[in-house]
Amino acid sequence: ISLLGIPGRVGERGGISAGSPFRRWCPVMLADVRVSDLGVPMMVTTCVLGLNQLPFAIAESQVHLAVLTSSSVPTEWRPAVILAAIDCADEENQQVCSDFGITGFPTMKFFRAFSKKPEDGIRITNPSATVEELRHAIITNLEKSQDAWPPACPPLEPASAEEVRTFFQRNKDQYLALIFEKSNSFVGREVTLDMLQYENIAVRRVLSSEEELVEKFGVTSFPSGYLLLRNGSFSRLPVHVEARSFYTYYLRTLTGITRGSYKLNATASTFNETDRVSHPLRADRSKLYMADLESALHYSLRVEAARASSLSGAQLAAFKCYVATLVKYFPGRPCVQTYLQTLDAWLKNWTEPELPRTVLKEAMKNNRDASHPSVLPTNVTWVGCQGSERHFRGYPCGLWTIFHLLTVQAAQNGPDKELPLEVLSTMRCYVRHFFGCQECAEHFEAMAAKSMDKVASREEAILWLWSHHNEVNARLAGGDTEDPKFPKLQWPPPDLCPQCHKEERGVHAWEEPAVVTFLKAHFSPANIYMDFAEPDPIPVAREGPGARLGTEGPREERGRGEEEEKEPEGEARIPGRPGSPEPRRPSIVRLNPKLREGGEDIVDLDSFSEQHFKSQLPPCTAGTSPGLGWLLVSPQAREAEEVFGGQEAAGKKVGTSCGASVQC
Ligand SMILES: Cc1cc2nc3c(=O)[nH]c(=O)nc-3n(C[C@H](O)[C@H](O)[C@H](O)COP(=O)(O)OP(=O)(O)OC[C@H]3O[C@@H](n4cnc5c(N)ncnc54)[C@H](O)[C@@H]3O)c2cc1C
Repeated sequence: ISLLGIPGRVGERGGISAGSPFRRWCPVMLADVRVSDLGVPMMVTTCVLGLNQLPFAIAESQVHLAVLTSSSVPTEWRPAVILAAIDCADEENQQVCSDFGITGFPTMKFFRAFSKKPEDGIRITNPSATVEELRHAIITNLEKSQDAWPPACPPLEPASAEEVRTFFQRNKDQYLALIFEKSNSFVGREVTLDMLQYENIAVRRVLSSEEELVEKFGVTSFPSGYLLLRNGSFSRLPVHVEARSFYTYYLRTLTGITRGSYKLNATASTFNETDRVSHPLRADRSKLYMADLESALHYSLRVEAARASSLSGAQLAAFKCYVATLVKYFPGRPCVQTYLQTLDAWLKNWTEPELPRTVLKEAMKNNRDASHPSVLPTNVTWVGCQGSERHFRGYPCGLWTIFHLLTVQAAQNGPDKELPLEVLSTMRCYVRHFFGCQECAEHFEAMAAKSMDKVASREEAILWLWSHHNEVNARLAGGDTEDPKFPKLQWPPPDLCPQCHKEERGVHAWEEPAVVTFLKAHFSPANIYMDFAEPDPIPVAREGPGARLGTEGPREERGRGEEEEKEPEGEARIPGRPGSPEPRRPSIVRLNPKLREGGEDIVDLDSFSEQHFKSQLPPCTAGTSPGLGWLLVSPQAREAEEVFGGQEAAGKKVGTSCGASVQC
């Protein structure tokens, strides 16, 4: 158990100096929790962060009153070690901080398992310690719990030859990973703790002085990792770098390894067999699939964005910008491009302040009979975004993919410094106004408000979205929306892009130039595959720009003749039901338990946007004009706003198109 005293003054936010390692310690959404919420302070337990969380900075605004709680932080070493952070500058925490003898900041105290009193806390580091030193200090102190070894803590002492020989007789695990290392190395112990929540595998460290094992495995360098199987075979861990994050990543992705009973927020599965995906489609993680992109486009345009009875003001502007941006950068096949262009032209002609849903839906229908067919397939098939169960992945995965693709295409197709925020602002507005998950939208808005306007080039926009998506991944890792078959990892993982990773002083770091190169290749039209996509209405169109896209067979049989774009009714429109033309429920939506009990499967998405979401969020940007909803975030736009003043500026000068000085 560790307790952090975090510096700061009452009423202030932040207080952790820029260089402090604590900034890197608690990287993910820190909940505002009062000491009273913690119950008995001695029971405060939370964990050291693990691999996935490094190296995100704490949001300044989230430091104030920060406590890591079980529900807010994915923690990798739990339940062996749990970490709590308390803002001792807050008056509310005065008593507990005084009880714990916190007089200076930052203070880190370690409480061994079974500690009983505040005085049992051991001060373990100095303020200038690095993240790595903090981790090592925790391990060192854990190991001192000799008499009363915490039951939840895995063995950390070096393995002997005898233990390794009899391991599979004594344990049910499928794998045993051995990290051979020098006695002063922490890699083996860190990997052991990193893998604590994973089932079917045990990790032990073996010292270089353990001659019998060193000889048996032919170990010549330290550290190095070996994997033993129940059948007695073994192999060296094939990692790019002999380092903690590489070992951990490799082990977590082994067949049969799943995050187990320590999964955070674990809720008993309420999904039955029918929730399981019956015909999993084979997808390659290194590819993009047009079926995912078109499914997400269909859902976002025709279902999510068209949910309100009418669009007006900022919402209508956001929708127009979304479509205009898709026209510019979405590398669709010809019939989809035509569809988007037609819709965009139609929207540009719509000058009424209000756009009724019925009218919009009509305008969004396909036209297969036109000389240039205008078709966006109406069915939903997830390939790369398919989850292991129906409530996992799907649409949110598709939406991320679309926007990554758009940032990359915008960078490839326009001058780097021009309109750097074009795509990101479009996404921000889309998410704010339409994304069904209110909690997600709020989190995304908080990230955007903090740093999006610092993006100065189209290439930086690519990186901004990538790094913030990873921040979301870190926050959600181990949570109940994570598909166990697709654990949330920092992306791209080492096997997709070995050059993207490095370790600096024991801490994982990104090689950003390599990441940009990777993202440009991954999110390129050449990497989009047509597997399971609906065949083109005019097959010859395959020879157009998307020709490289075509690979395998047709999209799943849907038993559908002509387009059916009417709102499905009754049973047929329940999302997620087999045969439903609507997509299954996005995994991020928490169902109202009452609906669930009654067998009702309808998403409570509808209520989100209309009732809570829009009213709670701030206007689209600092420069948004009420009722117009255009964003004025570019310097030119800010200037315009100054010159013309607020609403007038937006209306007269800049509130008419997405690609010029106005960001949406
Ligand atoms: C804007 C937004 C905010 C969200 N906020 C929340 C939230 O607050 N709470 C919540 O429960 N869910 C949230 N979600 C949903 C969540 O992020 C996932 O989309 C969902 O859980 C499905 O996860 P997935 O495993 O399919 O991978 P996703 O995270 O959806 O990623 C999709 C694909 O993108 C690629 N990818 C992964 N990481 C990156 C990266 N860093 N850069 C580029 N490509 C990457 C991978 O190929 C991956 O398969 C949000 C989604 C969006 C679009």
